[in-house]
Amino acid sequence: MRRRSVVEKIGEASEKWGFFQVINHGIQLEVLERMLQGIRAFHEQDSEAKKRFYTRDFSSDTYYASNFDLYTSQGASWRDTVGCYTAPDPPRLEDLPAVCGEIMMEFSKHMKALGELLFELLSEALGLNSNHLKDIDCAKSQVMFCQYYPPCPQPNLTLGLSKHTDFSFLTVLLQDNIGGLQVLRDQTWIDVPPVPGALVVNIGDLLQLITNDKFISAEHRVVANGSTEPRISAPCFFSTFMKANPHVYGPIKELLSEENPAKYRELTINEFADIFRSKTISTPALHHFRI
Ligand SMILES: O=C(O)CCC(=O)C(=O)O
Ligand SMILES: [Fe+2]
Repeated sequence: MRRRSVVEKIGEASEKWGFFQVINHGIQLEVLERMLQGIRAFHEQDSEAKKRFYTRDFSSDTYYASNFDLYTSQGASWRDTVGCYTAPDPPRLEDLPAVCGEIMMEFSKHMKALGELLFELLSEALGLNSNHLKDIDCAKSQVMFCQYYPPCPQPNLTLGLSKHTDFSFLTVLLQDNIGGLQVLRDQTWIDVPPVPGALVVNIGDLLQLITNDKFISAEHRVVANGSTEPRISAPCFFSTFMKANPHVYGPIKELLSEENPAKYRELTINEFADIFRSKTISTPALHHFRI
């Protein structure tokens, strides 16, 4: 497909859905499969091997925990996460789990390259210079979650992951073939079906904010997994997440006009992280910054 038509397609999807899937990303299927197997191998080890990584401090370089809002939300999501910050300062191999550290590092490099390309295409879709979003550091920071949704005996009583929007500029997600991811559109939950080899991309709150609502950060969730197999996924968030970051962002000036004035005030990523920390995953954050 010519670059111009790719730009048009992802621009349209980012405005309408805030979600799209990428198939021709150039990453070998074998790498994606090794990543899914590595995540499963980590979570299926004895607790003894995993406990070294356990922390509820989500600003630490690596962490292993259940829900970040475990003590504030009404119900726990049915998943565990081992995660790490992978850019701008990649972790050292020895600080990652032995069973999946190498593939986590390899996979995160692919995600970084793909993220940079996506930010170029999204800049073009906004009518900006290709490097605009990269130049304001949207692609600079990356945090990766390696998630395990165990089979659930009563899936109708819980959720794999409660509804939320992502606290990122952009998220690139690898999911296995179990299914369960859904996106909300016009009050209806729509399945995001697993497509072998495809990566799911979704717009996060920060990109909605800087594009002044041109691109939308859609609500999504994961229904609990009633299968006998676990569900594995790996979202890579282009975001500094809970790490301290005084960078200021607001609606991009080039996108504003008399007819389209700024809908959000400028904010630091620290302010955004503070709001995020104080809420449950399902409570929206963007409205705090609306003018
Ligand atoms: O596991 C998935 O498919 C989605 C995960 C997700 O939305 C998240 O961690 O923010
Ligand atoms: Fe998400």
